[in-house]
Amino acid sequence: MSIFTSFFQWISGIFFSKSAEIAIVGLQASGKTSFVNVIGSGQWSEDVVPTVGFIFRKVRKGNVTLKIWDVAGQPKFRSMWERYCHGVDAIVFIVDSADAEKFNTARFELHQLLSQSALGGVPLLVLGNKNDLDGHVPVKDLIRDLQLDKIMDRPVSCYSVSPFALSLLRSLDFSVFHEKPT
Ligand SMILES: Nc1nc2c(ncn2[C@@H]2O[C@H](COP(=O)(O)OP(=O)(O)OP(=O)(O)O)[C@@H](O)[C@H]2O)c(=O)[nH]1
Ligand SMILES: [Mg+2]
Repeated sequence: MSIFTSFFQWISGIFFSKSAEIAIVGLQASGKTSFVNVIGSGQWSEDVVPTVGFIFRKVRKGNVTLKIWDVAGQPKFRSMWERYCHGVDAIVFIVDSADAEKFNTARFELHQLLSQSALGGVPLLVLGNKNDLDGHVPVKDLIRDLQLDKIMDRPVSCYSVSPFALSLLRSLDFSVFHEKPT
């Protein structure tokens, strides 16, 4: 099964509704805009530029409509993440799974965001991106390095993905972490 299917199953499975609003956050160059481009149009583009502020997109697949806030990841924009995560049905945190040197910063920013009381209980989807690159780490290592197992106040899922590979319609490895807090 590809992430293309599983991602939308994840969304529709959680909400049992025909539309959902999500915010996509994560460090700069983790691949947020590339991911949104591919799930929106199926097209991979090398010409993606760093996002300034945010990009709003609506994507329809089957009977599910997604409203997507693609928020910039450079340090100067990270204080905006909370604002765009307010009131969404799910937070999607994208991490470059081939760039382990940034995991500490990613973990810090993720847990900082989730500590905001206004975001309590909002479901979290973590995508370990760029799994087409040699040296990318598998989901179980991401769970450990981002301390996802310490998050108890919301549903958490973690998948390994690549919008680049997805655009080539390759089948992708994915794993579900846990669907419900324990
Ligand atoms: N190999 C590979 N490269 C990717 C993948 N996804 C994104 N990239 C590359 O990663 C770089 C950053 O991608 P963006 O989509 O701009 O990243 P972003 O997270 O939106 O960055 P900001 O907007 O600055 O926060 C680009 O050069 C992409 O081509 C992937 O799955 N595999
Ligand atoms: Mg971007």
